[in-house]
Amino acid sequence: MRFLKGHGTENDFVILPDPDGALDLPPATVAAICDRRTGIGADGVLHVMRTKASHEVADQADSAEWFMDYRNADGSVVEMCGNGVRVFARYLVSAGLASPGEFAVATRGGLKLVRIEADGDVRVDMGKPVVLGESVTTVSGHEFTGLHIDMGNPHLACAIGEPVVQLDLGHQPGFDPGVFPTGVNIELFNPVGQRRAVMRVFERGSGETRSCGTGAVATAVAAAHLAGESTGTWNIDVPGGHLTVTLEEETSYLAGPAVIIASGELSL
Ligand SMILES: N[C@@H](CCC[C@H](N)C(=O)O)C(=O)O
Repeated sequence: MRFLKGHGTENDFVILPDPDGALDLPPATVAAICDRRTGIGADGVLHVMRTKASHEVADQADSAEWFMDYRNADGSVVEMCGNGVRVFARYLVSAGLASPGEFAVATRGGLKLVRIEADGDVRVDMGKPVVLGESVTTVSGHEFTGLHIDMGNPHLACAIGEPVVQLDLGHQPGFDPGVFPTGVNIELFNPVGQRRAVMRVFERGSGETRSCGTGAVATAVAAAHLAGESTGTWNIDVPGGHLTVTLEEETSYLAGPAVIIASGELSL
């Protein structure tokens, strides 16, 4: 099976081109591919299918030729991945499957408009974040309160007093399963300076990752909320680099680098 490897601010993905949706991808297979010792190693899999080859997103087939079937490293099936869709767009354009310029990608979280920018970054219209209230996480015995934000997938974004670099994110942080019955992506951030935040994330289904696009937007929303703002451009520093989030009244945009670094043959 042909595969490619790519990343967006070190949130890394194995890309599996499968236009007709012929591949069987049970969770154990995805987990084996993502294993960093015995597999290729990745935070998740971008399964590239023609939208019309999938029953799941049939309603998007008239608007988007390609469907990003995203899987977490543990094999779980996911609605949306912000960095993933940017790497997905980079792959489609570099493979000649989409023209540079703006085009739509189908996801379980709805249609996403992507664009390769003049500076080479990939930007995606992430839609309107939905703030659903407050909730609490526990990390190493410390409780942090944050905002529950729906980005198509669930997030809890918490501003914290101690430097995020000092946190131990080697274990699953605690969360309220009554609020997050399917799990949650947990962002911990320090607001630093004017519309800037330093963020770390513990992703549902993948553990700590070096970046998370949906999480960066959730962090920008929570940081803006703290600052008494609802619009503006936020710089989000993650362990793997730097993302830019623009909040508008009716939508949000995520921009940053997205690269393909390797390709090869994978035997399952
Ligand atoms: N890294 C992604 C988010 C991937 C999905 C997430 N782990 C979930 O389960 O919702 C991003 O860049 O948004």
